[in-house]
Amino acid sequence: MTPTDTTDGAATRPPVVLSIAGSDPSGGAGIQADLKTFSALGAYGCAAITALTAQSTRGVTGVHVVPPEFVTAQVRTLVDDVALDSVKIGMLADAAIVEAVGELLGDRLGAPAVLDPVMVATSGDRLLDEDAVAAMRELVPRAAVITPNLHEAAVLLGTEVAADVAAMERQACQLVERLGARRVLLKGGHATGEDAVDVWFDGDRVELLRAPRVDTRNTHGTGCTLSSAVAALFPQRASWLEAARDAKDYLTGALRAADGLGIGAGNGPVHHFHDVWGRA
Ligand SMILES: Nc1ncnc2c1ncn2[C@@H]1O[C@H](COP(=O)(O)OP(=O)(O)OP(=O)(O)O)[C@@H](O)[C@H]1O
Ligand SMILES: Cc1ncc(CO)c(N)n1
Repeated sequence: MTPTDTTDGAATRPPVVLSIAGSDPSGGAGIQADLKTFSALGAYGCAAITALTAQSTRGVTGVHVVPPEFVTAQVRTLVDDVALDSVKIGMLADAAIVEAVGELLGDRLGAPAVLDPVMVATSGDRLLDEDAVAAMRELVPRAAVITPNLHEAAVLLGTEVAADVAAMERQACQLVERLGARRVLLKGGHATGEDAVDVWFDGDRVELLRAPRVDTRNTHGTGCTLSSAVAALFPQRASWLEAARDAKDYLTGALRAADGLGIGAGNGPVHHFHDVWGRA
């Protein structure tokens, strides 16, 4: 599998994709992972930063949040000049930024958004204030796709974490029916089992996206990578489901490519380059 072929890469305008997310200096997650993913998948990446984290593969030691009006200013200045093809939304840090991004989605962006409702890092550190969950529920219907992990889906629904794929399917449906999500890619990375199974529901059909579980602790940035890959691929594919399938394939390759990389002493990062296609 390869990204969309172009006969003359230099002369063809690539899809322009914006990430609205936090910075991870370790390069495994956040804006840094998003931009690497966009480039590897043939998109042109833009980025508006919501928060700086002091973070490594071992965890998060600090968060410095950008004022919400400056998040808005970054995005407005960009979209007044550059036409976007899609948007990925990651760490939003607090309720005021969630609300500011909701307003931007309402009328300013002119492109569909993939919302990764980031709440907690791989290391267990909080990346969204607890009192921002209600605002996040309001943001859900404004995104074209949401990509919660098992914990985020349970928090959004106010229920238990899904214990098996059947429960994931039920929760994906509830996210559409109760919270008004338009499409859901519910990630099963934190489940157990031979395969890493994600559940897709678009209000019409349930599909299981399945890949062999990679035996690794280098899972830092898997969620950021998957949502960014969906945003980068949607303009290059015939449907959201096709973009999601190929994004999962890319992510699995990036996980395999991280094997033996030796970056950091904690949960190491996934690795991005064009060649990870086909490794899944
Ligand atoms: N060990 C693994 N092997 C294969 N795929 C995995 C593995 N761990 C996670 N995934 C996949 O990675 C993607 C991200 O899932 P996950 O549930 O880990 O998201 P997340 O918790 O948001 O990620 P992050 O840890 O970056 O915050 C999903 O497609 C999931 O199936
Ligand atoms: C900045 C940032 N965004 C998202 C995640 C989720 O993994 C993270 N660890 N850091």
